[in-house]
Amino acid sequence: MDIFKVLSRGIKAQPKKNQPGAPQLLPSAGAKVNPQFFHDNVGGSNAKRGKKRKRKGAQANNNNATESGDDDDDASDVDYFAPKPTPEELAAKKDAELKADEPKKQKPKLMEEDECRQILKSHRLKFTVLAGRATQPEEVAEQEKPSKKKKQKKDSKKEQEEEAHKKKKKDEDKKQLYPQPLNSFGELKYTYGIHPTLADNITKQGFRVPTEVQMGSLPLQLRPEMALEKATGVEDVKVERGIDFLGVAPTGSGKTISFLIPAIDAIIKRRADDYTPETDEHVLQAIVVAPTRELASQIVNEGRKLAIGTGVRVVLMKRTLRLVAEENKQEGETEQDGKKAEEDSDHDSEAESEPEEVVGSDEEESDEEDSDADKNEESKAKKGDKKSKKERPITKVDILVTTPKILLNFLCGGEKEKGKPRIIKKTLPSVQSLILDEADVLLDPIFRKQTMGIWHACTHPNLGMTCWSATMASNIEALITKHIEKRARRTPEETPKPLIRLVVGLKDTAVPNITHKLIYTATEPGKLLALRQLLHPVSSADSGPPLRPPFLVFTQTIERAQALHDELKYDIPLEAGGSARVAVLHSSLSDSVRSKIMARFRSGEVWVLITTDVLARGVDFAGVNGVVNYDVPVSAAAYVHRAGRTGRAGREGGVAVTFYTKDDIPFVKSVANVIAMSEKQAGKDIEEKDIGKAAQGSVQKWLLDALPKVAKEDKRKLKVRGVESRRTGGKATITTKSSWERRRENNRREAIEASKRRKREAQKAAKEGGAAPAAAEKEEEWTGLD
Ligand SMILES: Nc1ncnc2c1ncn2[C@@H]1O[C@H](COP(=O)(O)OP(=O)(O)OP(=O)(O)O)[C@@H](O)[C@H]1O
Repeated sequence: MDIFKVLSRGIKAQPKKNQPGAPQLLPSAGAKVNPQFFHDNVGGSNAKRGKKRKRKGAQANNNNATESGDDDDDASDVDYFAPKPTPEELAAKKDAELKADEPKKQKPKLMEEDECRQILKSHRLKFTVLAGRATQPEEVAEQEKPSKKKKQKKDSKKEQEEEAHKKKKKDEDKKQLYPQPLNSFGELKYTYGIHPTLADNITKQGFRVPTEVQMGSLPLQLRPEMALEKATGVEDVKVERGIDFLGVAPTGSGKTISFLIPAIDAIIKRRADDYTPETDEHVLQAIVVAPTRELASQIVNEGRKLAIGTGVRVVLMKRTLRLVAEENKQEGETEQDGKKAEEDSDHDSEAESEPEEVVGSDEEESDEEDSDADKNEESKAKKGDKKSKKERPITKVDILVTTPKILLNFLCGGEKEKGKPRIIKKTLPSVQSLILDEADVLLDPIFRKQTMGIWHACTHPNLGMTCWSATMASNIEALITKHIEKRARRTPEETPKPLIRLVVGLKDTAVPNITHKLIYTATEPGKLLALRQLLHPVSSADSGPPLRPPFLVFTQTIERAQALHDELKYDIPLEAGGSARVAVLHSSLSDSVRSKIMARFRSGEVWVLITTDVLARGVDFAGVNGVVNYDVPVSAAAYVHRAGRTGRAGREGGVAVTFYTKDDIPFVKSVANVIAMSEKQAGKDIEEKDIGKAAQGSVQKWLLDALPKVAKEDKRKLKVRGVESRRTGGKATITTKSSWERRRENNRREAIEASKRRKREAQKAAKEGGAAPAAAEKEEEWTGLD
C-alpha cells in the first residue's frame, strides 16, 4: 500500500447519495442486480423497503440462482485471520457446491401456506379469483340486490357503510389465494419442470432473480395444481384444465417473459407428448396480441431468444403470411355471431362505467398505419400472378405475435368495407393460448372489436386466456370476466377454469424507483423554454435531479412531434453530433424508417427521441434516463405507461417530467394524483409537517388540493381527443417565433400564392384571347406584399 497516496487523498467528505453533487445512478448505467421493486421486511417491527427476508425453504429447494444482493450481509462473517484453505479443501468445496446444484429426483419441497403468505406480502403480490369457482358464494346474490342496499343506507348511513366495508373485506379475503411463489429461476427447472433448454436460455439472458410478476405468475401458469397444493380453502378452485390469468404489474417488471415462458414450455411439452414423425410439424398454438408494431416485434425478439434450440418458432404476423386456418363451415351462423359480437361490444362500451384507460389518438393510427406499412409487401404480392397467393407456402409458426387489425384482416379475408359488418371467414382451432399484452388498451372501444374478433376465432374448447398490463380499469376487468364466463357456459359439461388475477403493488401507479416532476410553464412557448433548459441545464441547483440523455419526449399529436423536432434539431452542438442526436418517431412514418430510428435510439446514436403515444406502451429501452411529457398525457393510465419507459427492471435514477400550461389545469389533477400515489407507494409521500417545503419531485399537498377535480365527461373527452387547443388546427403551435412574426410570414406566403395564381390565370387567358398578354405583363410588375 502506498502510504503517500493515502495521505495525499483529499479530506473533503464525498457528497452522499441523493445530495447535490453526488454521482447519480442512472438507468443508462446498466442493469441492477436485483430487478425487484418491492421487498419489504414483513413481520419485523420496523418494516423497511429494500431489505429482503431470508428464507429457509428457498435454500432447501437447492436453487442455482442467488436470491438477492442481500448475500452481501454475510461480509460481516469474513475472518481475515483464518488459515487459508488448501487446494484439496477448495476442490472438495467446489464438488459439494456442484452436487448441491444437481436436480433433486425426489418430490420438490413446497412451502407451507403461512410462509407463502409472508413472501407474497413482502413482495406485495395479491391473488384474487375473479371467475370460474365451482361454487359461487353469496356475493353474487348480494350484487343482485343493490336497490335494497341503497334503502338500508338511507336509514343509518354510517353504520351501513361500515357493514358494507366489513363485508367487502370478508368477501375479498375469501377470494384471495396464496399460491407458491417462485423464489429463483432454478425452481422453474427443478420444481416446475420446464424444459432444460428453455431454462438454459433464461440463464443465458442474464436473468438471475425473478421479478415480482414472475414470482407470482410463473408457478400458477406452469403447474397450477402444484402452486396451490398447500393453499387452504381452495376446494372450489378447480385447476385441472389450467387457469385463465390476469396480470397487473408495474411497467418494466418483466411481464413479457412471464407469458412467453409458459407459452413456449407448453408447446415443447405438447410436441413431446404427441410426437409421431407425421405430426412433428409447426402448428400455430399460441397467439400474442399487442397494440403496436414496435411492441409486437420486441416480443418476437424476446420470444426467439427464449426459444433458441427448442424448435419453437416465434413469428411476427405480416400480410403475406399464410396461416393454417379452418374455413368457417357455418358461415351464416358466424356472420350472426360476428354481428352479435360487435353489438355486444358496442353495448358494453356504453353500458359500462366510463373507461379510465388511455387510447391515444396515435395508437389508433398506429394500427391503421399497419395496413399502410404492409402495403408495400402486399403490392409486391399482387404483382405476381393470382396463383402465387395460393402457391405461397404455409408459414411454419408455433407462436404468432400480431397487432389486432392485421390478424383480423386475415381472418375476415380482407380490409373492412365501410358500413358492412365484418364476417370471420376463418377460425384458428389449433390455438390453445391467447395472450393479450396491454390488454386494457386492446379491449378499449378503439381496438375492442378487432380483439374480440380474434378471441371469437380461437375456437379450441380449452383455450387459455392470459391478459397483461400495468394498468387495468375495472370495466375492462369486468369485460374479460364476462366473456370468459360466457365461453365457459358453451361447454357446461366441463369444469370451468378459474380466472385468477395477480396485482403487484398498488394498481394503476407508476414504478416506485423514479422521480416525478410536475412543472408549470404557463404558456406553450414556456414549454419550449423549459425543455431547452432541461437540454442545457445552467445550474445544478435546479429542483430535483437533472435529466440526462437519452430521453423520450411525448407530444399529443404527430404534427406537434414533427414541429418540436423541427425546433430542437439544431439545439445539440455540431461537435456533439448535431441534428443526428434528435429524432422523431410517429405512426405516419414508414415501417422501415420507424425501425431504423428505434435501432439508432437503442444504440445510443439518438439522444432525444420525440414521439407520440405510439411508444408509450410496452416498448423497452433499457437505458432511457428520463421521459418528458411535453404535452400532458390524456389519462392517469397514459401517465403510468409513458413514465414507465424509464426505470425498467428496477433501474434507479429515472426521471419523469410533465409540463403543464394554463390550458391543462382542468386536466392535470389525475396526473398529480398518480404521482402522489406512486410516491406514497415508494415511501416518499410528504408528511403533514413538510407541507410547504420544496420536497424534491413530489406533488405538494397544497397543489393537489388546489387543482380542480376532473369531471367524468371531461376525462372521457380528453381521452378521446386530447387537449382541444393542441389538436391539428388548434391555436397552440410549437415554435419560438412570435405570433406577429408568424402572421407576417403567413401573409407573405399567401400573397406569393395569390400572385402565382393570378399569373397562371393571365397566361391561360393569353392563350385563349389577345387582351391577356397586357394583363400578364401588368401582373409581372406587381411584386407582392413585402
Ligand atoms: N428477472 C429479470 N431480471 C432482470 N431483468 C429482467 C428480468 N425480467 C425481465 N427483465 C428485463 O426487464 C425489462 C423489462 O421487461 P418487459 O419489457 O417484459 O417489462 P413489462 O413488464 O412488459 O413492461 P411494460 O409494462 O412497459 O410493457 C426487459 O429489458 C427485460 O429483459
